[in-house]
Amino acid sequence: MRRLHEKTGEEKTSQFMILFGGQKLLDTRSKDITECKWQYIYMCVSSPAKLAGNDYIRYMESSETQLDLVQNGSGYDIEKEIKAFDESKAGVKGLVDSGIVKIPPFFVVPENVVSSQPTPAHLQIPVIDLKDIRDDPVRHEKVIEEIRSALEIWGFFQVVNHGVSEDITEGMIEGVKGFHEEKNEIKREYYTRDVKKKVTYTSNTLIHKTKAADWKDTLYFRMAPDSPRPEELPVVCRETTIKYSAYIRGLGDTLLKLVSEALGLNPNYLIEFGCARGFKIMCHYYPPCPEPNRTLGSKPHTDPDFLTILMQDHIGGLQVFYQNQWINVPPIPGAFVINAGDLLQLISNGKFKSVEHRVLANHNGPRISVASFFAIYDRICGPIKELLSDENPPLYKEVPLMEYIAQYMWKEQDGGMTTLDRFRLYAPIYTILFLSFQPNHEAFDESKSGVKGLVDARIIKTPPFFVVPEREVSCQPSPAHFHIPAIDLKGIHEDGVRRREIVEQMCNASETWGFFQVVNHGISKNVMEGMVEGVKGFHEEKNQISENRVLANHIGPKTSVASFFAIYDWICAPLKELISYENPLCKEVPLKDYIIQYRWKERDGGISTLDRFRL
Ligand SMILES: O=C(O)CCC(=O)C(=O)O
Ligand SMILES: [Fe+2]
Repeated sequence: MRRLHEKTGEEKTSQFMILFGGQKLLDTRSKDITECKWQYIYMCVSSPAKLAGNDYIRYMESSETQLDLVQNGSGYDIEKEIKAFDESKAGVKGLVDSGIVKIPPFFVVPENVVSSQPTPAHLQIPVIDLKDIRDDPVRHEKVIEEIRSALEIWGFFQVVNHGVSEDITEGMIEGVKGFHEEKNEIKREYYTRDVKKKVTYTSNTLIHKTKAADWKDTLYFRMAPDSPRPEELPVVCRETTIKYSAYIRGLGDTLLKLVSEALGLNPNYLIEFGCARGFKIMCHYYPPCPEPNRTLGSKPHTDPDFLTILMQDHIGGLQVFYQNQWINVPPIPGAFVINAGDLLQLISNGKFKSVEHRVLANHNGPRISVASFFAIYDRICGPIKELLSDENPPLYKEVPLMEYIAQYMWKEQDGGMTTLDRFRLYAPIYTILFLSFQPNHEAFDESKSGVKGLVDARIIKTPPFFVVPEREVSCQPSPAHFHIPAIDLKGIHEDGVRRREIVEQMCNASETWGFFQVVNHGISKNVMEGMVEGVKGFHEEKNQISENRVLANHIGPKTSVASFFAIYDWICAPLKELISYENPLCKEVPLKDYIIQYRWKERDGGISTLDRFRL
């Protein structure tokens, strides 16, 4: 790849580095960038020596990336634009107030990201009613069961009758709106990216590192440990925030007790563990967006905490990733949305799920939401010992939470891997396949342990080189009236009429389907089952793979035995007896050529190997 830098005219060197947690993992001088699509790649646009600060731009897989814009020579200077945006200290709201009708390129996400597919009506995160749980032991038990099931399946639920009055919640929404709609002179006092500050107002904390900025501004409070002095909070929302914070900490305690019990632990377990020691509030303001299909309010993420209590206004847009699709979380007046964060997934050993969620941008708005996070990062923690057993071995390492949060902050979640995934205990092959520079067939090959080896390594995601385009795995049930023919071979050796009948059936099946099944073929069930057992035994003893199209399945393993009849040491063509005017000739095919093509060329574009030998 040789290109000239549009500003300096220097040759752009195609050198790029891959950094993990600030550590250089790879510095290549030869690979084309298209080869390295799915990992984090920091690429030096002009010269590698400048690989620092704002002189580098992240290259990510997408249709229109920041880098593309620079390289296409469009004259668009992304760094300058971001700098100007940042210096305005007026956030996304400032852009909207200025009357823009197109969103700036650094907010644009790839086209396929914002899907407008309606979410299936029957899929809804559970709504749990907390009424009477203190006084009524039966209700209490029921709620614990509901929470357990919600966190295992969805990682999300909503709560109603939680004891926080509408005065408090609506007051908080008004206060947050009030702040974001203050004059710029007042807001800009709080505008900073300094993560050590207890009270900040900012838009897109990591704007220089993300591939696309979020269409939102955020007012942030770190309330515990060591809360800010009241006078540090903006006047317009000071009182409401202090009140709201006290109520949410109370609700947090209640929920952490219920979650402890849902894990089968004593009610105080998670509070004594320290889950509620750290408490933060993020007050988001999503301004109306002129092009909501080209950006997101919040990009997909999991939360870096134990538990999140979210209040959203009536606009909607929050979506949860469930069964490979984005499911809307409809606003319910007065309800809170509760979700497990990565730290709960970690300490529950994966029992409770920290699920990806995102927020759509919207023509309507502003949308206001207030997310309260319970988390601490000043200790090392792993799966809770009481939850582990021989059947439930630890899935995660002991994680220094500081290291976790540093990775969470500085690396965008991508490649199908969350920050927490990086702390899983995997067999080495998994680490090679996912964390290495590119999908690594060689590593897979060298493992000599096949697909089964991956499953035994407890993979939770399919390595990229197994992934086929979505449309290829159709989930359409095959119509019940379509069956490949089953042919009964009983009597084939005895009776001339019966034999002709069978041949007729085979002819029909071969013409119409190319496939048929046979029964009563004379091979006993014992022999067949013995073979299946033997094959299963082999695959489960050591390692190996086979082919044809077989759907992958949650249930398994599936064993099958295919026997082939073939020779390749002669030249062959259609039988002369079958050739007629209507059924003309194919080429003479040297079967050696055929089999070489069959082995080395992937069938493609709907053309099979044999098609290539047609006249
Ligand atoms: O605004 C929302 O609904 C979600 C916000 C969120 O996910 C977060 O702050 O982590
Ligand atoms: Fe979140």
